[in-house]
Amino acid sequence: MPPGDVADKLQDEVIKLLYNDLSHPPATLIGKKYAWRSADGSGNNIADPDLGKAGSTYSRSVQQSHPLSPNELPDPGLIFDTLLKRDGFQNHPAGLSSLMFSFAALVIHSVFRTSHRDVNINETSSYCDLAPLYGHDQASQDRVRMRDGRGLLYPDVFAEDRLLLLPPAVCVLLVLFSRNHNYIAKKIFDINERGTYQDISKLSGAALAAQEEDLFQTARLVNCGWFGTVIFSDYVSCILGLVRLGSNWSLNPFGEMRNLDHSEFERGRGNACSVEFNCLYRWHATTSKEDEQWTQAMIEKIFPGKPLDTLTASDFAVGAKDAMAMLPDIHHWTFGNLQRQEDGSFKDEDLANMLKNSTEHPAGAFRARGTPECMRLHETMGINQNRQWGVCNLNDFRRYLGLKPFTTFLEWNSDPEIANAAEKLYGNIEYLELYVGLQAEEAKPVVDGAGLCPGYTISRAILSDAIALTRGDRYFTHDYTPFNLTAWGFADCQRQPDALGFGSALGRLFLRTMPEQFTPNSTYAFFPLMTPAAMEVFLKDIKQLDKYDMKRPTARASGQVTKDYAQVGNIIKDSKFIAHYQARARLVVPGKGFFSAPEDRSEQQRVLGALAGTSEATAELTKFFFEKTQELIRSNSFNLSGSKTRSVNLVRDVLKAVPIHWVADISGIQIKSSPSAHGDFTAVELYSMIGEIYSYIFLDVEPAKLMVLQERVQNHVKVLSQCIENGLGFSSNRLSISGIFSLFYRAKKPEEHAVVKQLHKLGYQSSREQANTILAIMVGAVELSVAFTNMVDLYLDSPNEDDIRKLALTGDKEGTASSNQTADGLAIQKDGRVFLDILAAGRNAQVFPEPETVNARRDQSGKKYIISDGISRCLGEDITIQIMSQVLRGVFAIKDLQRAPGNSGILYRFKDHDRPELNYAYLDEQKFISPWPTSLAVVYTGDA
Ligand code: HEM
Repeated sequence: MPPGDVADKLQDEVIKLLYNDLSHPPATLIGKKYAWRSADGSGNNIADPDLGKAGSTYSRSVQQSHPLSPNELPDPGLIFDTLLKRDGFQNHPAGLSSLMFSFAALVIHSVFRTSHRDVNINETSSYCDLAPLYGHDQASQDRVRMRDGRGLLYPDVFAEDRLLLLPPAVCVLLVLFSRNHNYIAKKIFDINERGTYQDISKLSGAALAAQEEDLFQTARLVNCGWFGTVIFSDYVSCILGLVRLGSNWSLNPFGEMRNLDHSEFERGRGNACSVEFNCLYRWHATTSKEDEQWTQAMIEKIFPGKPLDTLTASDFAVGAKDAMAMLPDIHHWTFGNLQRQEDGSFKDEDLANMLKNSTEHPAGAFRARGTPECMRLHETMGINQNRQWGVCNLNDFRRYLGLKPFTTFLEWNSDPEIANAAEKLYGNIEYLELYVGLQAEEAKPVVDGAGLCPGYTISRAILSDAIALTRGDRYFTHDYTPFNLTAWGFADCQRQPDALGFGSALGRLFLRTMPEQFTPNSTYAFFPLMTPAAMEVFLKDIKQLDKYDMKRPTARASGQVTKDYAQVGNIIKDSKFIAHYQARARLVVPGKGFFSAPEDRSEQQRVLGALAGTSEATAELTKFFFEKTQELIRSNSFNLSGSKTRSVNLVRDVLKAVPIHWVADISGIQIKSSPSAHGDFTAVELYSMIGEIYSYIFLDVEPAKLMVLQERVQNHVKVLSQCIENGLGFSSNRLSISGIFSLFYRAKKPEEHAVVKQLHKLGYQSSREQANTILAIMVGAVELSVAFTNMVDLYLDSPNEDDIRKLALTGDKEGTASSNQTADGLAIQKDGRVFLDILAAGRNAQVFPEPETVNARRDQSGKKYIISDGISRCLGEDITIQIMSQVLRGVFAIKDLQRAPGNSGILYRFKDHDRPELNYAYLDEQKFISPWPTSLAVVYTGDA
C-alpha cells in the first residue's frame, strides 16, 4: 500500500487492535507471592496492592445530592418504631429457609467488619476470601493455623469472633468450611501432584515451614473456590428463584470477555466495598422466629435488665467487647451450647442437627415492619452509621443504578399506612434515607426470576455487588488456575451443574464434611436454603419429587474397620452380613441378575464352568488375551525420532483396552477405532461406562455423587443390555444361547463347545437373564485392567519375571450386619457397617510369612487367600489367574521392554485415605479421583 493517510489509519487501527490484545499493565505476575492470598487481602490488584485491603476506608459509590443532615433527620429509634419494628411474623413468600440467611450472613461477614472505633474503616478485606474462617489479618490467621507442616487449621476452628453474636447456624456453616480446608489440604498432600511434599517427620526448619505454607495457601485458594461456587450455585439459585424451576443455570462472572474493539473487558482489578452495599445488606427483617428468640436471649444476656429502647451504640461497643473478653481461647469457642470433643472437634450429629433445624425454619419476609424488636439497637446503629458515612438518599441510589426515582411515598410502598408514616417522618421522597428506603420498600412478589424477594432496589443492586466482588477478584479470575490450585483442587471446587439439587455445592459440602448425617438424596442436604415444606411443592410441580428424600434424615451409625485375618475371613463367608453392592445392583440391573443372587453362588460357579470349564475353552480364552495384548502393543506404538526405539502407553492403550476388547467380543459389541468410526463405542467409551457401573456397584463412591452416578449407571445398563441383546441376536431370538460365545469361538460351530452346552443346561431362557450374565462378566473385566497394571508395574523393575503367572488377587468389601453379631471378637450392631480390609488381612505375617515380599512360589494350598467379590467372583479365581498370566506374557515377551524415561514411565497413583476400599487411587482425565489407572509408558526396540 502506498504511504499516505489511508495507510497511516490502517496502521493505527492494527496497532490499537494488537495493543488491546493484552492487559495494560499486566493483570498478574508469576510466583507464589502472587499466587496466594495475603492474610489481609492486600495485593489483589498488583499495581495497587492496598486496594480492598483490611483496615482500609470504605468506598462510596454514589454522590449525595440532597442534604440529609443528622440534625434534621428523624430520630433513628422513632424510625425503627414506626417503619421497621416487626408487627407479627410472615413466612418468606418464596420458601427460603432460615439457613439461607445464615449463609448470607457468612457472605457479608467476609466483606464487612466496620470498626467500632472508626466507622469509616472496614477491618476486613473487600474480597470473598473467607476471612471469617482464615482471619482478617496475619495475627488472626496465626491463631487458627496448626503450622505443623500439613497446612491445617485446628479442628473446627474459625477466626471471626463477631459471628458468635449471630445465631449458631452461621458458625456451623463456617465450621464446615473449616473442615473442608483440612480435607483439601490432606488431599493435596496425598495426591502430591508435583512430588514435592514429604512426610512431616522427615522435615524441619525452613523446609517444614515452606511445605506448611504451600499446603495451607493452596488449600485456602481451593476452599475459597468452594465458597465462590456455593455462592454461584445454591445461593444465586435461591436469589433468582431458579431452584423453583429445576434449573441448574447460573451466572458465570469470571471468564474472559472482549469488548467490540477486542480490548479486554475488565476483571480481576480489585474491589473496595462501598458504604451503600453495607447498607443494602442489612437483611435483619428475614430473621426467623427461632432466630429472633435466640437474638432476644443474647441481648438479655449481654445487657441484663436493660430496656431495649435505652440501649445506645456505645452500650453495644462496651457489651460486645465484654462478651468477647469472656471468651475462652479460640480452640474452645463454642456456640449453640455445643460441646467440643477431646480432639477439639464438634460431633457431626450436633452440627447437622442445627443445620436441619435451620433448614426447617422459614425465614421472614422482607418488608416494612418486619424486623424483630430485639434488633432495635442493631438497626439504630446502622442508621446512625449511614448518616456518619454521608450516604445518598434512596432516589440518588436508584438513579445511579439506572432505575426510575420514586415520585411519591405510595409509589415506594403501596401500603398507605407505611407510606403515610414515612411521609410524616421525612416530608419529601427525596429525603428518604437509603437505609430505611431500602429496608422498608415494598417487597417484590414471587414471580419468575425472583427468589429473594426484597424491595426491587435491593434485588437489582445485589447482583451488581456480587459481580463486582467476584469478577473484581484476581484470585477468582486471572489466578484461578489448575497450576495455582493444583489440578485436583481446581476440579474439586468447580461448580458441577449436573450435581443433585440442580448443581448444589452445599449438598456436596454437607455430605463430605458430615458423611453419616444425610441420605445421599436428602432435600436437607441438596436444598438446605429452602424449607423442605416449600421444596416439596416445587419438586412436585416439576415432577421431580421422587428423586429426593424429603424426610428429616437421621444419623447413620459410623462404620468399623477390621484388618484381622480371622474376622475378615469369617465375615466374608457369613450370610448374616450383607455387602452393600447387592442392594446397589438391584437398583440398576433389572430382573434376577448375576449380582442379585448372593445366597446362591452355585449359579455363578456354573456360568464360570461354562466359560472355561474345558481345556479347549480355556485354551481359546488364554490365546485371545495373549494375542490381543501383543496386537494392541503393536498398533498403539510409535517410533521415537531417528531411532528404532518404540514407545507405547501400556496402561492407557493396552492394559485397559484388552479386557474391553474381550468383553466386546463375547457380547457382540462392536468397538469403534475412533468416535466418528463405524461401531458401537470406542474402547475408552466402553471402559468408562463399565467402569462407572463397577464403581457404583462395588465401590464407596463419594456420597454426594452417588445419585447422579446411579442415574448414569441405570442408563448405561439399559444401553449395554440392549447392545448385548442386539449383538447376540437375543432380541430377535435369531441366535440361541449358543450365540453368546459364537464370536469368541469363531472357528467352530457354537453348539460344539462345552461352554454353550453348559449354558443350555443352565436353562437360561430369557434374553434379559442372558444379557445380565454377560453384563456381569463385563463389569468384572474392568477390574482386570487394574490387576494387569499392578502386576506389570510390580514386575517392570523386578527380576521375578518368570513368576508372573503365579500371583493372585485381593480386593475389599463393606458389609452390614443383618442382626447384632460378634465375629471373632468384633461386636457389630444390627445394621452396623464394617469395612473388611482384605488387603491388610492378606498381609498377616502369621498366615503368610514375609507378606511384603514378592514370592510367586509361596504355598497356596489350603485356600488361605481371602477372596472377595468383584473380578474373582465374576470370573472365578482360576480364570482370572490364567488371563493375567497371558497378558503379562504378552507384555514381557518383548525382551527389552522397559519403563519410558522420567515421569512417563511412572505409574502415577496415591493412597486416598478417604477411600479405604481402593488400594491405590488415580486422577482421571477431568482430574477427579478415580479407581482406574491412567498412564504408564514403556519403550522397547524389539518387534512386538
Ligand atoms: C438473627 C440474625 C442476625 C443478628 C443477630 C445480627 C446482628 C448484627 C449485629 C449485632 C450487627 C452489628 C455488628 C457490629 O457492628 O459489630 C450486625 C450488623 C450487620 N448485619 Fe446483622 N445480624 C443478623 C443477621 C444478618 C443477616 C442475615 C444479614 C444479611 C445478610 C445481616 C447483615 C448485617 C450487616 C451488613 C451488618 C453490618 C456489618 C458491619 O458493617 O460490620 N445480618 N448484625
